[in-house]
Amino acid sequence: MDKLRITGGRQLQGDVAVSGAKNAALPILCASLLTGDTLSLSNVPGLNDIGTTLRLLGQMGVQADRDRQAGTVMLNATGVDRLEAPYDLVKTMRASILVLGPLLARFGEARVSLPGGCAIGQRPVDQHIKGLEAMGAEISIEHGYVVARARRLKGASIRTDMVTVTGTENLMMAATLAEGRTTLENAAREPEIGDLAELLNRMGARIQGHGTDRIVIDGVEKLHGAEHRVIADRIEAGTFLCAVGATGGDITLRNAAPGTMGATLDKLTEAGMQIECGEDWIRATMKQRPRATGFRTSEHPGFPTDMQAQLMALNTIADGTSVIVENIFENRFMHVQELVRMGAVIDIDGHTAIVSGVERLSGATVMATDLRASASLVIAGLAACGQTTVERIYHLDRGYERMEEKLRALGADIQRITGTPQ
Ligand SMILES: CC(=O)N[C@H]1[C@@H](OP(=O)(O)OP(=O)(O)OC[C@H]2O[C@@H](n3ccc(=O)[nH]c3=O)[C@H](O)[C@@H]2O)O[C@H](CO)[C@@H](O)[C@@H]1O
Ligand SMILES: C=C(OP(=O)(O)O)C(=O)O
Repeated sequence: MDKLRITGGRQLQGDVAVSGAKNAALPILCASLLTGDTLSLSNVPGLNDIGTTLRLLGQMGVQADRDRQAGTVMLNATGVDRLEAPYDLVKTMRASILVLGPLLARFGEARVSLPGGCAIGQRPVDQHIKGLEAMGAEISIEHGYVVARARRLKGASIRTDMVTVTGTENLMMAATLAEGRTTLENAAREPEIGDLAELLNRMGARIQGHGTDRIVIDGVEKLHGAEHRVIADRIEAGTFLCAVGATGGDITLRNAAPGTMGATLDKLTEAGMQIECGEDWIRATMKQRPRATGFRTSEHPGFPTDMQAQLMALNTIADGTSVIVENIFENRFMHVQELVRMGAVIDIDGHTAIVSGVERLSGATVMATDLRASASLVIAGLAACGQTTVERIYHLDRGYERMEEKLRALGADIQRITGTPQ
């Protein structure tokens, strides 16, 4: 398995391009199942999760033509002949559940493996099921699979018990081909949902209210092909900002979407970063030791749970004590014990972490346990004195495109050590 070897202590300087958003691209690829026409996508990030999704769609019969270098993918779902997402793919990527709504809406049938628990929490999909049942689907759980059938889905008024991002996306996609009007109350407002809704509307769907907590979808008989550019990854961008916050320096992010990053930019400003933004760029200058900056994760537009570990890494070397509350996932502090191995001082009480900033971390061998935990360890390694080895970086490759190359271009001393494949 690959590892990253980092020698800390170098400031970051220069320009870096932000990739397309993983969490927008994944539902958008699944939306190809809604039509027999071609979808033509650009700014698709070069990530392992994209490869997994294309394999998943491919084994259903979707034709995909990907140019990884150019970041383009053409998809055509005319020849779909297998309405199933098997466990061996779903277990590596929970977002596979996003094929459920589109398959059911277009083909009246779907068999999708239940994802199971993962490092950050249980992550059930009961709200996806509840919403589809409200639209008239008959759903049973058989041998670890969600088995769903519906002649034609019917519009319904659905209020999810909690705000769920992929739940909102699955139901929104299903509703585009349902008979009549669907109203999603308590809908998620993440920018990736807006991006998906824009693509669907370009395909002929009639969706309004995306970006608010009430989305209204008037079902249509058929969707058609479209072209779409995936929005910039606000989490990748935020990760680079935390990195420069920890090392000091001056970087400019290109192809970014600062308009989607309000809570992250506010917190980094509070930490002492000078931030300037244009429509699609962010310049970040850090000239001081970070100030401790507490926060609570919440649904958009609140502070994103996907940035919690990275901002915690910054707080480990901040001046002062910060209180960090994780409100979305019950087990998203797996990075804490690894940060502590590097000299961080962190106490956990339930879903609260109290971080007492230290002057300096010291490099160590650490283990990545999930995607954003991995990113936090890279940030810690960049700021630490001496050498850090981050093991099990397959998590990182799920969600960051060429992270070490991008950081090296900013002056970091970071190398990938290629291991034997598992
Ligand atoms: C591919 C993708 O976009 N992943 C993102 C998505 O994950 P994902 O869509 O899986 O996360 P959700 O928004 O659904 O989860 C929010 C909370 O609701 C709970 N829940 C959710 C659905 C359900 O049916 N029942 C239930 O109890 C979850 O366990 C969690 O505690 O949003 C998360 C929260 O911003 C992000 O961390 C992930 O990066
Ligand atoms: C948790 C994440 O992703 P996923 O939902 O794909 O596991 C993430 O992007 O941080």
